[in-house]
Amino acid sequence: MAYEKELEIAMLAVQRAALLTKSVYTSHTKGTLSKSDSSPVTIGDFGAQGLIIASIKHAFPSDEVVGEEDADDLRSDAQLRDLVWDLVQTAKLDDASEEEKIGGPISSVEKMLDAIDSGRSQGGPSGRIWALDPIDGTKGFLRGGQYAVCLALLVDGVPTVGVLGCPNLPISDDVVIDSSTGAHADSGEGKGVLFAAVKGEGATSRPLTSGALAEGKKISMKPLEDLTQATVCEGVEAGHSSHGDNAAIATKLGVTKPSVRLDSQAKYGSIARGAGDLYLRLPVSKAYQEKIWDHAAGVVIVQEAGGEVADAWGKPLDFSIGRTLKENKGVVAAPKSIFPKVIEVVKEVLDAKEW
Ligand SMILES: Nc1ncnc2c1ncn2[C@@H]1O[C@H](COP(=O)(O)OS(=O)(=O)O)[C@@H](OP(=O)(O)O)[C@H]1O
Ligand SMILES: [Mg+2]
Ligand SMILES: [Mg+2]
Ligand SMILES: [Mg+2]
Repeated sequence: MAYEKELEIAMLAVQRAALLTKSVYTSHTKGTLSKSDSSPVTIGDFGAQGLIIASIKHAFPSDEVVGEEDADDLRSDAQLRDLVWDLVQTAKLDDASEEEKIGGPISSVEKMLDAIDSGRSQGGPSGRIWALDPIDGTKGFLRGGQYAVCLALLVDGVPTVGVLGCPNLPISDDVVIDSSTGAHADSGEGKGVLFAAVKGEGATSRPLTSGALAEGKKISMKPLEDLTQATVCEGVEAGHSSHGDNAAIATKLGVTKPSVRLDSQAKYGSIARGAGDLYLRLPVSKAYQEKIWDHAAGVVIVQEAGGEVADAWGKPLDFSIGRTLKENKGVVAAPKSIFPKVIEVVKEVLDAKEW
């Protein structure tokens, strides 16, 4: 299989970082700060970024990383830095040989800060660049809702390996989501799922563990013949996508069920395994540029599960021009068979819109 080592390292790295995030969720201190764009960041985001970049640099020293966070706040706040350092030292896979594959523990605070700061790549069209979102859906994480640890390898600007760790999604791929509440039925199998895909090799899901990787199962999008029965997934935050436009599109498509609101790239994972059908992320403003780390992993997973992803105008997402998708506006994901119909309707709604 192509990119076998990259996939294994990415899955182990995400699994270890997911352990760290779970320990933050159950602890008293989340160390939440407000960033310059007034979005939240926690000690979990910093710690998970440090651990994942250390894993990548151990296995693939010359690869670059575009990571959401940097260590500036930790370098200027010793108390915050120590909280992150405590977390990073305790998050370990319980299988020693797997822990070894991702480099074992980080050996000093300085190395941790340097690892976090190694996510400053500007991205670009050539070579191997990882896109990392250590906690996607930080607002969901703080609410106890959905969030995802997201890692993708871009090869010459194309998402090629994608891994999503979703600690709060049910393990079962057959789980039913209640559209009106967004709640997942309890399948009895528990929570925590790891989605993964390699371009050209299909997509899988498996239980998120604290040690060796569980066995993966192939996943695919639900065959959807009747759009009236479709389930639309969208974000929770009205500031991140236009709920009004999403609803207008669903109505025009004849969708009858209420949409399901989930934070993070859990939306991509959910539609990839047939627990939903469409993902709509209509822009709220003309100015916002989507970040590559918010989409790269989810895109390859949906594509490999039989779906198509583009922006709201039907234009392919261009991951090759830097840290943002500046040539795109919004995101739409759907099964291939109905994708053209969905884009046609999205364009009608956008054309009628006054900004
Ligand atoms: N204005 C605007 N428009 C679109 N997207 C934005 C915007 N502002 C922030 N962000 C990014 O949204 C990321 C979270 O996306 P979600 O899908 O989880 O949003 S939602 O909370 O479910 O609505 C979130 O990722 P994290 O910061 O990793 O949580 C941000 O990168
Ligand atoms: Mg953020
Ligand atoms: Mg994000
Ligand atoms: Mg994030």
